[in-house]
Amino acid sequence: VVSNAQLFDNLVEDLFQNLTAARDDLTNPQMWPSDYGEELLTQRWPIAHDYIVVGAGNAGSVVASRLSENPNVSVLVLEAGGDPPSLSEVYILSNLLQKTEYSWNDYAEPNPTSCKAMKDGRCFWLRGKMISGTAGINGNVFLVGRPSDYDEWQSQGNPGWSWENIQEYFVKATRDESTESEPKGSLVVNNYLRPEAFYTLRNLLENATEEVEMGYESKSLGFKHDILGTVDRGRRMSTGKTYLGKVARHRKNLHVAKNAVVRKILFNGKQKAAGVEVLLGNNKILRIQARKEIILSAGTFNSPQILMHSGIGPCGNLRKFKIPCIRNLAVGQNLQDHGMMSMTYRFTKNIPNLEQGDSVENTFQYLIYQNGSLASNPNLVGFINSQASQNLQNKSDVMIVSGIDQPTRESNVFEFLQFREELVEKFLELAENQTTLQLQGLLIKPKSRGYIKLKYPEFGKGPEIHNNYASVEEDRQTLLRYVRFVRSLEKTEVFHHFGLEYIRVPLPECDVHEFDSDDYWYCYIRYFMISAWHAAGTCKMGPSSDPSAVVDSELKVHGVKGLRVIDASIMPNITSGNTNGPTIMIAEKGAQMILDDLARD
Ligand SMILES: Cc1cc2nc3c(=O)[nH]c(=O)nc-3n(C[C@H](O)[C@H](O)[C@H](O)COP(=O)(O)OP(=O)(O)OC[C@H]3O[C@@H](n4cnc5c(N)ncnc54)[C@H](O)[C@@H]3O)c2cc1C
Repeated sequence: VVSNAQLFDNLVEDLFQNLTAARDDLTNPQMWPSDYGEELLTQRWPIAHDYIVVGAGNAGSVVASRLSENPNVSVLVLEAGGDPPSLSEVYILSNLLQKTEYSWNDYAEPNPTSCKAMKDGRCFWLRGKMISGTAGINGNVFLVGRPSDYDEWQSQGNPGWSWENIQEYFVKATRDESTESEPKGSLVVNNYLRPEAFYTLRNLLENATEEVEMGYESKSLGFKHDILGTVDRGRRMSTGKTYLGKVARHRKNLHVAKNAVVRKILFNGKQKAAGVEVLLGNNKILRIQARKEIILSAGTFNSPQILMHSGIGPCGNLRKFKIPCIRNLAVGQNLQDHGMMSMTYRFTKNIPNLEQGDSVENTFQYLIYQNGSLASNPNLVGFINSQASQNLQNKSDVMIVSGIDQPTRESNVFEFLQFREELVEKFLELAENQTTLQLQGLLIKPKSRGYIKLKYPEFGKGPEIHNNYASVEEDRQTLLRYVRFVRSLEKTEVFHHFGLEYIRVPLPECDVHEFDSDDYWYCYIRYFMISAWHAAGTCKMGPSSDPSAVVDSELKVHGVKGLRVIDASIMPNITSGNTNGPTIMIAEKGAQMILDDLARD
């Protein structure tokens, strides 16, 4: 007979077990591939696989999953990181992974036109270092871009990349063709769960923009649009999970080595990429052969670095490090990012309710029901055309990511974005413990271009990065129009209703200009235009006649055999919106081209 006291103890025990099981499920190793690293170490030279994929990030996970659908080829994936931690799953908290073992963290050179508000005036570049790559740390926003983005790619000498051609790969990505015995990779996209404050924010911005008669862009753009995310009930759905993890333990021909840092590509003479040199577990260097091809999917900063360390890049820069130059290509040039610029307000009246329960309640909701504030995305994405107040389809030039927040010393947007300490202090003081509204403006089609080059002779310490945001006058003018748009909202009834006051942090260099003059804002742009972390373009796709091209339209590196780059770095021009979705499309198309070549052989 169970006494009442025991009954209660049993209930508590049950609860405890359920919570523990739900927590363990967040980091369940079965979601990820097993580690092939140990086994690689026991193998004798020559170790060989048909395809070597460098990087199990957003693109690499798709490529490896698709290639290994063919049981007749062997695929080896080499990933510098390990499995994602549970923090990566709770995507709303994953920004806490910056500057940990799960991220690559690089700082750009100080730049006269941007990032002056950052520590040491250096733009900060964050990427994921784990299975899933940056898709394990990003905001999960899923956007496709505009048809004209891809038509532009095609018109630059890249047949097969027009909108008409590439759409099928977005469609293919979303088709789950798994059977019970044979899982297949696919993209998982859903609506975000939204907290109460999101609806306040949406109404606020919709009404304010209507008051100033700012046109919305069609139904896929504009503040009325509720974007999709690579999420499922508050859990992250990265390609590392839904393409690679899902299939890896079912396929004998697919192996993934973790904590495996590829340092360079090895060539057979000057013509054929024959293998890679990899540092395994920090102390073992292995050489692994690729019988068919090597696919670089190490991302916009690391793919070009690996190429340069292997002798493919601007010969002048390589010679400086005594690296024999195999091919003189514009590797590392054409660095692009939307960049973003914050403007922050504080609510002084009718302050939105951000009450979200305490952390115990939130954690319980998240673990047991997969809802609540830890499962919800409070940010709103909108697009405007800063040049016109008309409803101009596909003509927006600024993307606005907005959020309502209660800044604290421990957690505030200035700190997260790594602004200088004195600015963080001033921001907190001026916010006066009030709820704030942040409006981050991103340039949809930035004209400025940066570059990276080698800084050290060996892979691992990071490249020399030059962001060059807002170095082109056209970008500065668009940013100024964005500022004017935001300032125009201050006159609306909606902004008055909430008593929204602009938080103006002191900037001695800018404060010599009259506040709100063009000169003041141009100076402000130099301080607050910072990375949006949508890096693209450093291994540009283009014909061999284009001196700035690194890969051809089949993503093969010009002038050598057996080597492709498949990741965000191949974009000739950045797409109009976040880059994760377009990178998945690139990976789907790239994998198909490899399989088509194989079928022809
Ligand atoms: C904080 C943040 C938020 C973002 N939010 C969004 C968003 O909401 N929506 C969106 O669309 N985009 C977003 N992005 C951008 C988007 O995530 C990237 O464009 C996309 O992930 C790029 O994919 P990739 O395959 O090119 O590179 P990655 O996903 O970075 O993959 C590269 C992989 O290669 C591995 N690697 C690197 N070097 C080596 C080596 N030498 N040897 C072995 N492995 C190596 C890395 O560890 C990594 O796993 C965000 C980015 C950041 C940083």
